[in-house]
Amino acid sequence: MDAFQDHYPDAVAHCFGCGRLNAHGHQIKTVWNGDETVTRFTPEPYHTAIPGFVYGGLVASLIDCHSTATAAAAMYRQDGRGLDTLPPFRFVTGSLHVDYLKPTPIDGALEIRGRAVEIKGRKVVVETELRAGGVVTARGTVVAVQMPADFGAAPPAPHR
Ligand SMILES: CCCCCCCC/C=C\CCCCCCCC(=O)SCCNC(=O)CCNC(=O)[C@H](O)C(C)(C)COP(=O)(O)OP(=O)(O)OC[C@H]1O[C@@H](n2cnc3c(N)ncnc32)[C@H](O)[C@@H]1OP(=O)(O)O
Repeated sequence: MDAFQDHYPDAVAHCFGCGRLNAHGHQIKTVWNGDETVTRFTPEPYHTAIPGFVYGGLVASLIDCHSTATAAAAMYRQDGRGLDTLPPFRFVTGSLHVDYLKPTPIDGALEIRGRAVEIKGRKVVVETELRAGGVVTARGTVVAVQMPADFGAAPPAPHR
């Protein structure tokens, strides 16, 4: 199944967390699973905080990009539209809140699940949980806001 991020136009596919065109990024892939969205990501040894556990910034980054993708997908679904139809829904992070409930073990795949809990105007609130070995280790709330037309106007050349 195509991931949401596979439908991002090239111009917005350079994000460190989710851009498929960023060779140095996480390149997360998010899909629907019923009313939830799911991303799986396996950390590398260099994603360490203290030995054996994942750096919290990575956890936040995964929650962030999983949630902005969820916001876009939820808007398309609410409108009954496919991901490639116009006008496009493009979301950036207005607010990112993360609660670190337990240390996240680094040795294995992480599962990130999200749900759009509020859609209002240009804003989508997404609640997301991150699990390691089936245990919820972090919980996030993201306010995703549709990109204004002038967002990133005249950007510098993207990283390759
Ligand atoms: C599924 C398929 C999709 C296919 C195609 C899609 C294309 C994909 C597009 C892109 C993907 C790639 C990108 C991923 C991104 C990854 C995550 C990042 O790293 S993003 C970078 C970090 N974030 C910023 O740099 C934002 C900087 N901030 C801003 O530009 C503005 O502050 C912005 C846009 C966030 C809001 O500004 P305003 O003027 O446009 O909007 P106002 O009117 O203030 O707010 C609208 C609503 O949002 C709430 N809101 C705004 N900011 C909030 C905040 N910080 N906390 C809580 N609520 C907030 C407001 O209260 C308001 O809600 P009320 O209508 O009143 O209910």
